[in-house]
Amino acid sequence: MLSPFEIKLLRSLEEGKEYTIDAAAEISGMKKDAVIKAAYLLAEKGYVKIHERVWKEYELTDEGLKYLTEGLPEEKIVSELRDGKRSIKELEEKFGKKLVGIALGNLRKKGAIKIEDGYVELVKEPDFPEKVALEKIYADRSAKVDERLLKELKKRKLIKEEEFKEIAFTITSKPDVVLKEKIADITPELLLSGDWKGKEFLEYDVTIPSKEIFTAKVHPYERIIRECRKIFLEMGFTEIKGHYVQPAFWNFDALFQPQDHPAREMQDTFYLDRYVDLEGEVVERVKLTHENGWRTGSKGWGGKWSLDKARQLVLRTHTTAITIHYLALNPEPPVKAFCIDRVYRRETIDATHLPEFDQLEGVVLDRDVGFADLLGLLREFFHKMGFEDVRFRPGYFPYTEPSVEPEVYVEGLGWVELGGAGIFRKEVTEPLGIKGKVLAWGLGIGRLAMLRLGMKDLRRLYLPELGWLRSLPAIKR
Ligand SMILES: N[C@@H](Cc1ccccc1)C(=O)O
Repeated sequence: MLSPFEIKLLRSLEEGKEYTIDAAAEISGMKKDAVIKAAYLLAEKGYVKIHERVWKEYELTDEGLKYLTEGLPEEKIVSELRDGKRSIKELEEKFGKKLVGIALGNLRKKGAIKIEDGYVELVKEPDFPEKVALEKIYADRSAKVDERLLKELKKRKLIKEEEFKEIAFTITSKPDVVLKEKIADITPELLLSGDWKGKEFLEYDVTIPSKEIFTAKVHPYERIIRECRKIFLEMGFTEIKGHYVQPAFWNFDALFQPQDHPAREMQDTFYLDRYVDLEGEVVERVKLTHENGWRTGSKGWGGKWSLDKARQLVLRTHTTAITIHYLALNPEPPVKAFCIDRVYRRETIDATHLPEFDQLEGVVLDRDVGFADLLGLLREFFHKMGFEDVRFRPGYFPYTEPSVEPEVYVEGLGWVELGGAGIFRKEVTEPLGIKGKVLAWGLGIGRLAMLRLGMKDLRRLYLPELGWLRSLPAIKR
């Protein structure tokens, strides 16, 4: 396998020619680092031969430079001696002890002088190849200079040596992939220019394992909630919302739930230590309906209705508190409204019970609707949600008559109850001034989701189980 860099280098350069790294970088348009790396990788694979060229360059030291301009110490002494012999003392006084020492040593080696009784005499005109070498080096750092002279100049510290290394390489052969240029990336340029014509395309190796990518996605439970919402919106319903905290009045009393009903007990409902003011005609009518039926024709529950109990705030135990309040504010038919939201009950947590869960509530207010419409509507909704078999069992709620509990059939589980439904009693509608019949239902949406997702534990809907969430497709249906 050749990397794209190796292929690029092989394609840019000719076989059999030597290239320096700089030259190769220039020709291929690659960075020098990339060229070096590619060249060495190719060398390992036998397509490239690397040559390391090593050479030395020289430079004059300060002392070398000084001698070049002023002359070598031995030159100075020789020109002095041409006028006759001199005593060492005399020379030292004129030129300094150090210079004389250097000069006499060198001249003696060349056999140019004779020293006798403290006197120096020139016996032969010497050559100064050292001086010629210094001139050459000064002109050209890598000039060709005799080895012996170089050694001498280095010893005298007149020149400095520097070693250089250069990497060059030759392509010895090109592999097939390079010769038959295959197109790896289809670019707009390639398509526009038509350069792809007659070329081969690099095959994709689909067997190479790729990194798993986890995309962001909507939680499956939220997805089901959105699905329910869509179904009701499509059927012409309006979505409504309300507060989590409600006066017991809207959660229970307006729904003709007797004040001593077990569901109103402390162990079933979360009560707040707060009360709201309640007054007005509607409150008065609800009170009378509970006590004696008011003008509804009902006998009511009897006993005394407590305003204080109705004033206490609760965490809503069902979303029916929201639909009933909405109808009280919108009592003229037709009304079609639904609410998907959180409700609270004091439950011991287990696989099918949570103290907070979600309900899908809905009402239809119209003059000419009845029980069959309610069952048809729910059946339609369940069908749209993918539940083929739907049935209704008789049920009981203080606010509906008749009342049913819708059930769907699930393979392996049998008939599963999904909430309650019915037609609001006149004890509910009349005190609130609602005109017409009200079809109402409240479904446990978490149960619905559990069935759809094939889960056995309601709690899992609310847990951040990454493994499970990642295993789900990003888009469904
Ligand atoms: N509120 C009921 C469901 C229901 C709603 C409307 C009519 C009848 C029943 C519950 O929470 O179980």
